Amino acid sequence: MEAKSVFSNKKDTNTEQKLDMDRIPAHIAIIMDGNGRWAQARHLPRVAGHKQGMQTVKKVTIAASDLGVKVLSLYAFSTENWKRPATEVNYLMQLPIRFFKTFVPDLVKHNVKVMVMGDITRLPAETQQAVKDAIKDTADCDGMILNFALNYGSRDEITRAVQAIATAAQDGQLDPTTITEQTISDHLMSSPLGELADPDLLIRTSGEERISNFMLWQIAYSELEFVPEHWPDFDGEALKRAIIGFQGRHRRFGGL
Ligand SMILES: CCc1cc(N2CCCCCC2)n2ncc(-c3ccc(F)cc3)c2n1
Repeated sequence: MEAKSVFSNKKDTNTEQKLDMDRIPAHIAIIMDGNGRWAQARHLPRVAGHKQGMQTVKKVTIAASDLGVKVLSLYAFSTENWKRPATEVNYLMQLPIRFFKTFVPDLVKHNVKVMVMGDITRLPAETQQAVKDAIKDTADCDGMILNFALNYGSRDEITRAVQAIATAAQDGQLDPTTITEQTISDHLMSSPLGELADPDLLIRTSGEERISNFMLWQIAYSELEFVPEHWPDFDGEALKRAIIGFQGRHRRFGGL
């Protein structure tokens, strides 16, 4: 009997036939890589990749929301990105402003709530304000949470959690012998996500197979999908292919 091809990530596969809408991952995290290479391949400046990448953020946000994803975490700017040329950093700092100027009505229409992880106090004041306004403008939405990691680094996040826990112990507010994994989770920047804090699926675009200091604690049991598309070429169909890959694996959470 011919073996039944159950799952396939090939581009020409009709993903509608194989996507199990009853097993959509609740929390998907994405490292949006490949914007510079996308631009370079077209003999464009790097910022053209970032500009197109922002359009992909809009497209994938709606696609994820329509699929019933509960949390979409996007690695937009890492603590290491400050080392990039000042011209590129300045351009990147404008993107949240442009994103919200053009997309808040669509976010509200799709009932998407904006959340941010990271130390935004280091961002330019107008960027901070745009983020704060978007959080406020979408506060009443109870659909998908769009969680931007902005000036975020996982080691920084864990260090801040340890500092807070040590201070609480020093002040007599916390008995060190009662510290559990939940204590640490509760002190991470993802703690407002509660039970949804840990991604079920982590996607990284552009073929690189690295985690790059993103949600190190939270992805302990996440399925990892490294896809070839540069972020600007990623879309709803690529998202479905990644979810099919996720659905094709038996998730063990450490057990058998
Ligand atoms: C601050 C760096 C940056 C870069 C960036 N790129 C460039 C690099 C990654 C690919 C996506 C496009 N995007 N795209 C959306 C945002 C954004 C961030 C926060 C927010 F609240 C709303 C939107 C964004 N932020």
